[in-house]
Amino acid sequence: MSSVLYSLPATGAWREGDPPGRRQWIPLSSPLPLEAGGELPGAQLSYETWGELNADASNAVLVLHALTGDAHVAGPAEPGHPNVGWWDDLVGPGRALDTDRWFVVAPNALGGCQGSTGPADDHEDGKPWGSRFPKIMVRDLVRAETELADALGVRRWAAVIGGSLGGMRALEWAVDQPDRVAAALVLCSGATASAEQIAWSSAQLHAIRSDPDWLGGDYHNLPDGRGPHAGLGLARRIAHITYRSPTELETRFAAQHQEGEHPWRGGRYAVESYLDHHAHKLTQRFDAASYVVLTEAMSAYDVGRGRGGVAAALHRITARTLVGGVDTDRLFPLHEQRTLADGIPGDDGLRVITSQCGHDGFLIETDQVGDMIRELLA
Ligand SMILES: CC(=O)SCCNC(=O)CCNC(=O)[C@H](O)C(C)(C)COP(=O)(O)OP(=O)(O)OC[C@H]1O[C@@H](n2cnc3c(N)ncnc32)[C@H](O)[C@@H]1OP(=O)(O)O
Ligand SMILES: N[C@@H](CCO)C(=O)O
Repeated sequence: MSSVLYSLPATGAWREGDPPGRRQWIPLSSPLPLEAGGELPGAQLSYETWGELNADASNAVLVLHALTGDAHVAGPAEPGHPNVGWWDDLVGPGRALDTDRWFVVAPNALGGCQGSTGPADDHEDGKPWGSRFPKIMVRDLVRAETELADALGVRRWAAVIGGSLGGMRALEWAVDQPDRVAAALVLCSGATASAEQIAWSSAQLHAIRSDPDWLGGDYHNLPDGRGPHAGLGLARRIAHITYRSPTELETRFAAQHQEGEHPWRGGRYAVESYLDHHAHKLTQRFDAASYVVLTEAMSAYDVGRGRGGVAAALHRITARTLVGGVDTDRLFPLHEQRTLADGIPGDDGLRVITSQCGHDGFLIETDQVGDMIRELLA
């Protein structure tokens, strides 16, 4: 098989009427003012929690997901959650985020597609936001999460933890609201988006927008499960290469042919088949317009914007902060975490994850991430 078939539905977004799973919701301020100008009316944030908030609300830990993650950090696959939690090994009794002690909170990012308001959701006129969804920035995601903290009665997080897009949000929390963050773990992120990251993202955005079913972002009500699946799949292929290391790809796949196929006769290399698989899986669980909105937010990220630059921004941090990077991350290379750790007041917080898995190492090397979390919360 040399082609990949995409199946229904037109968007991988969670929709009203789908099983809620463990999700809960809060309404956000309406309208929610946005950093880039404009506002978002009628929005809500979905989230999940584990453990119990203690009497003085001092045991709450905020966990923030990466680009295509969601609030389902832990727990089984079930109706409403097609996958097991993305850090399932780390959350639960006796685990690094020990739920006998900590109250763990995980929101789905604003603009996402798993319960928080995003382009696939209906606007006040009953039609999907689509292309009308406003430009949102990482700081807007954190503004929404601040409302979640207020709603839950959490004045100060015992820790804020996240990787990649989640790391940008953890950093923003620590810089913007130092009095509300006791400790932070920033994984596989940087102080600003790099040219390399923007370039890879740009190619992905072109892939999505070149799909004839993108329709300027207004595809959500197309019939027969149509949608920009091919474009989103191509974006995921590009992204997934950047999420892994050349050594890992070589070790796992080299130039092997996919079993039963021959590249000279219309078949695929094994690594092509692997990318096809990840592309297909993403189209089943993610909305292309959310992918665009959140990717653009990452490309616009600059912790120093409006704060006198990166150095001045990092100096605001009072939280005990660890900065984790993966030694083979080619998308957010280790020197970016070195810069962050050097700029954050306090002892050297750089911690290195050893892994062949590149940027995705923070999702895969859960033993090493667990050690960092234990150190942070000790
Ligand atoms: C686990 C989830 O998907 S959670 C859902 C929420 N998602 C997120 O939070 C996003 C973060 N998660 C991710 O990006 C990814 O899922 C990761 C990083 C965790 C995956 O990393 P890994 O565990 O190393 O998986 P890996 O990249 O090796 O891929 C394994 C898959 O490739 C498939 N595969 C491997 N080789 C091939 C091949 N030659 N051809 C086709 N498929 C292949 C495997 O069968 C496996 O399929 P499955 O995941 O459907 O069981
Ligand atoms: N593979 C992860 C990492 C992105 O930084 C994701 O899809 O969210």
